Order: sequence, then C-alpha cells, then structure tokens
Amino acid sequence: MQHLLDQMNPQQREGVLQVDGPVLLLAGAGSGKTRVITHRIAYLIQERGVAADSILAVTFTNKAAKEMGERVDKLIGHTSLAKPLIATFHSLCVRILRRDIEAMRVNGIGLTKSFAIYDENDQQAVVKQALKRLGIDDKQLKPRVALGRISWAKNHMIDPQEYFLASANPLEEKIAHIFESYKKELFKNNALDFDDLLLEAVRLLKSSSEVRERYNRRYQYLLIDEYQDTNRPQYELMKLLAGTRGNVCVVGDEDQSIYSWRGADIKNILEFEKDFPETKVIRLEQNYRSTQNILEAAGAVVKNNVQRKGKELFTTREGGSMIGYYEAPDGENEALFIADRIQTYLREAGQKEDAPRCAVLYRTNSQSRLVEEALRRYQIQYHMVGGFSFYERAEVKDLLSYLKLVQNPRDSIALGRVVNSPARGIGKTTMETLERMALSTGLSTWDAIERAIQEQLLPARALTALAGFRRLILDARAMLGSEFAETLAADAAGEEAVDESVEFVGQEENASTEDENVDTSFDTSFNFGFDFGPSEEISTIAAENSVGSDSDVDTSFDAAAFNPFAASTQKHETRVSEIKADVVAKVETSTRVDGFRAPGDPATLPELIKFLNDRSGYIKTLETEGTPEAFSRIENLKELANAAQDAQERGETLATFLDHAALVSDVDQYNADARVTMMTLHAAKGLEFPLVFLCGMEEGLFPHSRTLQDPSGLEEERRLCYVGMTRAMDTLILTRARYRRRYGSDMPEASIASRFLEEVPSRLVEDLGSPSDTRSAWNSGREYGYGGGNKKWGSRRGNDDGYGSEKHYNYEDEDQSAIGPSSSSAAKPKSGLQFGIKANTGAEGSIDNIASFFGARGQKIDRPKLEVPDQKSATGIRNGSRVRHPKYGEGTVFRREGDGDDAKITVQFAQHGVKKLVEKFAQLERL
Ligand SMILES: Nc1ncnc2c1ncn2[C@@H]1O[C@H](COP(=O)(O)OP(=O)(O)OP(=O)(O)O)[C@@H](O)[C@H]1O
Repeated sequence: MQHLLDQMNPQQREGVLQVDGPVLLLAGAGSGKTRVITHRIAYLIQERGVAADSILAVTFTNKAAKEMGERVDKLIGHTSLAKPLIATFHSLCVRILRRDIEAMRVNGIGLTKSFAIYDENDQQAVVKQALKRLGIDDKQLKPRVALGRISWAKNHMIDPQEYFLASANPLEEKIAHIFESYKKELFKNNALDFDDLLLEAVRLLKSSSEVRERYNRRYQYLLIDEYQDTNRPQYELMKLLAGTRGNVCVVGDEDQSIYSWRGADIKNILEFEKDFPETKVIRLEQNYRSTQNILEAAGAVVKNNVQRKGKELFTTREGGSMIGYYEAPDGENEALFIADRIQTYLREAGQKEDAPRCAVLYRTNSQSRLVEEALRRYQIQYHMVGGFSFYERAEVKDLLSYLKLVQNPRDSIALGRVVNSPARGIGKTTMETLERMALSTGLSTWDAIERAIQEQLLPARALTALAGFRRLILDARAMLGSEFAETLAADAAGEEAVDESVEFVGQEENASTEDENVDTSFDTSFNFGFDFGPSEEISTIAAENSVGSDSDVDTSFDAAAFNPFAASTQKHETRVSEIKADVVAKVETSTRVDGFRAPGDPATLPELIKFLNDRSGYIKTLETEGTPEAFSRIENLKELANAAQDAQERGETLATFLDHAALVSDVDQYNADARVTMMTLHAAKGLEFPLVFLCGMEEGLFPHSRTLQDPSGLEEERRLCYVGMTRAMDTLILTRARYRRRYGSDMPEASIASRFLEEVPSRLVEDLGSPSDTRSAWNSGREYGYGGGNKKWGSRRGNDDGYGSEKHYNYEDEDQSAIGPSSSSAAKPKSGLQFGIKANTGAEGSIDNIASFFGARGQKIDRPKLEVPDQKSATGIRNGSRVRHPKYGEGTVFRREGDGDDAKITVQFAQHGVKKLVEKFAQLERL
C-alpha cells in the first residue's frame, strides 16, 4: 500500500483513502487530481478488495478516460482481468442505451437499440427540414441559432411544450415549433442527438426501477471528474447512479468551469454539499505544475470573480521567469512573433536535449490561421487540435452515412445524404415527393421508398434508381446477418431479409425495368465472393465464393435468380426453398480456411466498407473525376477502411464503430508527443506544457464579444483565461495585436487590450520587445488598471493612431468561415514588409528578418496596410469572387494561390464548407 501513497501530500492522501460516503475534492489547477483519482481506484481494488468492475469513473474526454485507464492498469500491475469502467458521460450513456433503451418501449413504440447518433451536421439537416415545413425562411432564423436554442433547452431539461409556454416573443414561439418538429423527426428516424444521449439515459433510469437497480448494484463506487462542468442531465445521471449508497466522489475546480454554453451549471459544484449533507470536503491547494510567478498571475486574474469558493494555490517552485508580453502591430506580426519565439525555444531545448513541448492557445478556432501560416513560414511542424477533423470530411461523412443506413434504415438524414451521392439519378423532385409522403403518412423515408416502389407511385426511371439504391443497402445489411447464407438465398429469390433488430417491413421491389434507358448495372469491380449484381457477373462471383474451399462447388448458378430485376416464372415459395437449399449446401460444403471468412459468415467491417465504396460507385466516380482533390478523397475513404480494420481487431461491431466515430471530439485529437500544439483554450483543459502562448488578448476577442454585457459570461471568460494561464509550467507569454482584421472589413480595426491583461500585476510582467509606443507604456512601471483613463496597455484608445474611433470586434462564432474574403494568404507578402522587415531574400521568415523587424521598433510606424496583391486568374476569378462548382454549388473564393496549372483555389461553399481545389480541374463558373 505504501507505494500508492508515496509521493503524495497529506490532502492527496486523504483523497485516496476517504472512499466511503460522498467526497468533494476541490482540486486547484495542477494540484494532482488525476493522480488522486487513479490512486483512489487502485486503492479500492488493491487494498479494499473492491471488484474492479464495480467502479465507475466518468471523465470529460475519451482521451482522459483512456489515459486514466492505462495509469490505473500500471498501478495495479495488470493483475485484474476485470476492469473499472472509465468513460465519458456520453459514451457511458451510449453504453447504457444500447443495452437497455428498449425497456422504454411501450406497445412496440419507441427507439430500438440500433438507434443512430446525430452529429451537428445531421442536426442541422433536420432543423432545415423543420424550417421548410413550417415555412420559415432560414435567412431570418438561422438553423444554427435554432439548434443552439434547442440544445440549450435540452441541457436545461425543458421540452418543446414548456419552451412554448415560456416563450415571450414570436421568435421563441417559432423555435418551440421547430423544437417539436425536430424531436418528432429524430424519433421517426430512430435517432438521438448528443444531448438526447444524456436525457434518454436519465429518462430510462428514472422510468425503470429494474434497470436503475441493476446499475446501482453493478457500480458501487462512483467517481466524477471535472464536476464543475456538469450540466443538469449529467447531474441527474450522477444522482441516479449514486443510488442510496452515495459512494460518490466528485472532483473539480470551480475556477475551471468553462462550459456554461453547453449548459454546465457551476452550482452543481458550489452546492454539492447541500445535495449530500455528509460530504467530506478535501482541498488540494499545492500546485506542482507552474512556477510561482505564473500561479500568482493566474490567481490575480481569477480573484476578480465573485462566483467561487476561493482557494489559495501555492507552489514550491519559487520565482520563475516573468510573464512575457508582446503587443504586435497586427495579427500577422503577432503570429510571426510567436513562430519566432517557438523556433528559438525549440533550438535551445534541442541543445539541452530536452523534449520540448509548447502550445499556442486561442479563444476561437478562426484565430489559428495566421499562426499556422507563420509556423509554416518558419518550417516548424505543428499539431492542430480541432478544426477540420478526419470524421468531418465530406467523403468520410458520406461513407459513414451509408454505414448508418445499413445499421438503421430509418435514419432519413443519412439516407438524404447518400441517396444520390454519387449521382444515381435520384433527383430533388423525387426526394421531395418521398419526403411529403413520409410526412403525411408518418412513414420513414426508407419506408416511403418501399411503398413508392410497391405501388409504383413515381416515374419508372426514378423507381428503378431507388430500387437500385435500396438493393445496395439491403445487400450490405445482408452481409452483416449471422445467417448470411439463408438471407442471401431468400433475398435473391425475392424474399425480404427481415432483421429483427430493426422494424422495417421490406418487400422485394417490383420496379419495372421498362425504361430501357435506365442503367441498372452495378459496379462489381470489387467482389466479396457474392453479389446481387447483373446476371453476367454471377458465375465469376460464385466461383470466387469458394475462396480457399472446395473446388467442386457448383458455379453454375441460375444467374437470373440473382438478378433482382429479372422476372421469376416460378412459384415464389418453391423458388425460395430451392435457392435456399442450394446456397446453404454450397456454404456447407465449403471448408473454413484460417485467415479467410467462410462464405456465409457475417462480413467484417472493412469488407463492408469496401463493398459500399465499390458497389455504391463512390470510388469509381472519384476516379473518373481524376483531380488531386478526388484522389485525396479516395485516400480518405481507404483510411476509413483502415480505421475499420483497427476497430475489427478490437472486436468492435458496426454499432460500436459508428458510436466511436460519433463520439470523437476535438480534444481527442491531442497528441502528447507533438512539440508544438495549437488549440483553443477550451481544448487545453487538463493539459500542461513547459511553454504556453496565449494570443489575441483583446477585448471582443478575449473576452469574447458575446460576453461583454453579461457579468456571468465575463466570469466564465475569466475562468477560461485562468485555465489557459495555468497550463504553463515554466514560461507563459501573452500577446495581442493592436490592429486586427475582422470579418468582411477591408481595413484592420483598432483593438483594446483585454481586461485580463490589466488584472495581471505589472511587477510580474516583462515586455518582450513590443514595437512602437507600447514599450513606453510598459516602461513607465505603473500598475495598469482597466478604464479610468489609464493608458498603460498600449493603444487601448483605438483612435490615438488616427485609425478612427474605438471599436470592439464582433466575432460572431467559432466558424472558420469567419475569415474575410480579403484575408491574406501564404502567397502574399507579409505585412511585416511595411514594418521594416527586409524582403525575404533567404529562407522565408528567417530569424534575421524577424530580428531586423524587432530592431526597427521605435521607428515611426505607418498605418498597417494589409491589402492582398489580388491574384486573378484568366477566368477573372479572384479573392472574394462568387463562383459555382458543378458538385458543391455556390461559394465564395477565399484564397487563390499559385499561377497557371498550379493555381489552387480555396472556396467557402455554402453547403459543403471550405474546399481547396486545383483551378485547372475545378470547373468553376464565375457568377
Ligand atoms: N504529490 C506530487 N508530487 C509531485 N508531483 C505531483 C504530485 N501530484 C501531482 N504532481 C504533478 O503535478 C502535475 C499536475 O498534476 P495533474 O495533471 O494531476 O493535475 P490536475 O489537478 O489534474 O490539473 P488541472 O486541473 O490543472 O488540469 C503533474 O505533472 C503531476 O505529475
């Protein structure tokens, strides 16, 4: 036991040993809470003999869960086969619901275990449909706004009726209607969004005492990390899981509560003692991470908050370097400064043979672009957390939607996404008719397709295309069936494969093939040893079906029987049993060979993906497109198959694979080995780095403009600042730009120093060579204060330099698209040129150039001119041009790089987001 408690201070020890009853562990930044949690779990297992799998620990990110699991494993020496369950709230809820959601079904109505999980794009698609149905213009009420309100309501456990009753204006009433329609649509689609995962788990545990008691018996010890960031449903879930035993330990720090926009309620931690009167409160106040200067500076900022329990952190790491401050003339210069310092840091660390790690933290993702460009100029490799993740790429989302549909055909959003992707002749009119039909009959779109085919409700051409699509999904479903051979035979003979896990009543389509012009052929270039493609393919396929098996397998199938479009002349039942017997016999005669799946066994995940890639024609279409962009998409699709292979090796099913893809969050992308990491302040929580840059310290940017009028919002921003500052172990550098370009404006606008800068005592700050008048402000040595005519933070007064009146930025969201069309590009000369940086003759952005720039401070600085030398193509397309792409539709050119055949164009498309295209191949039409 002793070794578990070695290297622990008395409070940490208490946190480990106090395992019975409720415990509130108030753990300051860097005070070792992760250490306490892992040791507490190890102590329970090793010293108290508690069964490992009766411990449940809930963390904030998948990554934290994984790391915690590994650390516990190490501590207990891999002695126990059973493992504690360490999960995020969302993955815990998925687990509970996948197992027990059907306990909430009444008279066969309700969601099933194969429910889909909707991400933000799916949610937006549902909201757009709702807006359309309700006749609301999506320009007047943006889907994202409506979705934000719906999510807010859910996180506060308010249903559409309550929302409607509480609505104070017509807009809120509209949102209530949208909410109602959204909820119904998800239900119809057998789908849940992220918020629902929590809400439904709570509803389940409340409504079924049998289920709740089972979980209470199962999990006897409960640990919740980051408790300050729990919202109401998470809080209720915690109480339901804690049961009457109340062996619950919550760990948190009210000063690090930064998720109120997701409904997190700081009261949960502030009032834990009221909920559990027996609570033992333990405070961890010794910080092991940061130097005294950093801790003091961060403490001085957060001290200005009212909503806190109050802790005084201390450290034995006395002194340390001062907090660095750099005030740049503009955003580009700020980024160059950061890149320059990072280069120096990496070089010095390299000489000392240290493993350097540093982070650039910013308030919103859109700030990353300039820093990225600067790091590229310095040829410094970096790892960016957030932004465009693999799972958000259009082609990956498409393939995932195919998989979702295979898993849950009722998922009309997945269906809508891929029904005509790649193009297979199912047009907008067809889909609108089907959606109307679905709406008026209450059927899902999938079932509406089925009915349309049965009753021949659409033109033959459309029906044939729909039948082909439907067949593709059914075939993929059949591949997963455990009685695959039977399904295959029955299906081929025209009998529907019925999967009991999904309630849809399928029937063989009787689409006519009258329309000679319709291409019903499938792409069979990829074979798994079976196919339902056109007749001429069958004999080859059947032959391959015997991979590594009997050579005497009869390959002379009646090809016509496998063609869904061929009319059968025989009586249906006879045909079914004949084919069943035939296929089953073939499967039985084949012998299993190691490493090969026997025919008739369910397909593996990678096989399913390859099947969909090929049979859907997706890869073929991209190959035909032939652009570098298309080839990189093909690579992504292959990478998805690799991810599926990994998942398969971990024993994951299609459902768990999809759950995993749905639950991957930005933060999970963090790579602890990266030397330079860029991420938002939110994503940085829980991490630590020897060197940290906190950039964009400007009013309106940080604190964010949204919060300027809202005292509690401002307190949260301040906590975010505290979180950012306390990530630093040895060195913390704060930066700001005096002028910054905001969305859509030609000219950069003057900024005001963030009030958080002013809350840092000046005796702890060192100016790092900010050019121009900023220095004199710093050197005067007075304490800076916010407002009151104190001019110490450089040019707080925007018009001091003749730039017009003082303005706040208005960054409306975290959208990468909030970068103006006239923003700079890597190809243009940097603004530094106007500030005295020598033109780049040697290595771009080399240290000499930057040094000469810093050497130039004190010189008169002209108004920063950041206009981009506007590159224009032969077609006249330039930055800011409106264009149309044959596939992505309309968009705005955001950047143009290079010339001639090499010219690349980055376009922000309304529907498909940002795409980088090779101009030569892009077929862009100028609008
Ligand atoms: N008793 C201890 N002795 C020495 N180092 C410690 C001790 N406890 C924790 N540490 C170290 O202090 C650092 C911070 O610990 P940890 O990451 O567990 O803090 P935390 O409370 O989770 O921080 P935060 O809430 O700020 O993310 C780690 O590097 C950890 O190894």
